[in-house]
Amino acid sequence: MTDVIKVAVLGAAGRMGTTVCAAVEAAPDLALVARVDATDDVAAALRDASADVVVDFTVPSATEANVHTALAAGAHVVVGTTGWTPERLERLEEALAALPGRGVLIAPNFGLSAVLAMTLAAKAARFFESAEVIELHHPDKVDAPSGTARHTAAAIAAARGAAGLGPSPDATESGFDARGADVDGVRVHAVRLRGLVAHEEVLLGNPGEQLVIRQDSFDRTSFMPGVLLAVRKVGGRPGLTVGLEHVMDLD
Ligand SMILES: NC(=O)c1ccc[n+]([C@@H]2O[C@H](COP(=O)([O-])OP(=O)(O)OC[C@H]3O[C@@H](n4cnc5c(N)ncnc54)[C@H](O)[C@@H]3O)[C@@H](O)[C@H]2O)c1
Ligand SMILES: O=C(O)C1=N[C@H](C(=O)O)CCC1
Repeated sequence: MTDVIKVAVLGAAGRMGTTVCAAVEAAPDLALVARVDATDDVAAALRDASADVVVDFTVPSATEANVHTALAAGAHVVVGTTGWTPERLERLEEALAALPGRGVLIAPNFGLSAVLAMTLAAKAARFFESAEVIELHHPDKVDAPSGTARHTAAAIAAARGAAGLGPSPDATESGFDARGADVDGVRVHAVRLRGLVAHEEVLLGNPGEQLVIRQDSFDRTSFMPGVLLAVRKVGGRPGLTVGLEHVMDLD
């Protein structure tokens, strides 16, 4: 990688893509070499751009193909798009095994407050009988529950499992629809409300006490320090990294 990191952005016309392009242009050590969106030929655009790092903020249905296209073009990849199922991650790890030195960093949330909230929730989870997650987003979001909430609930479930905790107590006999989605045994509730950007609350309960961990992204600029950190770090992390916490010295 040269001194200045050449960056191409996929989904450049979207809410996040627009903000990422502006952040890259404002960073002295980065150069924006391509803005690519749905009507472009992604493979041709990336071949022409010769980017060091490709950043993907597109849609869950397009992101997997985009990442493989970016790898074929010779770049490292930073991904913020949601929709990365275990099967998609497995296929990506297989592809990366054949590309030594190449890195992909996927983060469900680049907001520092969100990463810290997830990390704290996972640390606290083993001390509480009950755990539920509420995520709140703008109503233009196409997927639910959010990638962040899935990641949070999975981390809570893993911590509870490691501590030998069973399921959270729940006497519900009817109206299961009102109890939210089940992510690895943790209930996740999704709110969609005009005026919101991205917010999450983790509720942890014991007899006579509650811990609430809440984070709020009021503006998409909140994701930019995390995105730029990932762009700067991904070239030094061969293979697949899932979660920004791994480049924040939190693990
Ligand atoms: N990781 C994070 O911190 C974070 C933060 C915000 C949003 N997100 C996620 O990022 C994704 C994008 O969110 P958004 O609010 O910017 O959405 P958006 O709908 O505003 O933007 C998506 C853009 O991708 C473009 N696009 C669609 N298919 C494409 C393709 N094949 N190639 C190139 N571009 C394509 C669309 O035309 C659009 O401009 C979502 O999955 C969202 O959940 C993640
Ligand atoms: O606006 C969105 O869409 C967001 N998506 C991510 C998610 O699903 O967790 C991160 C927060 C914003």
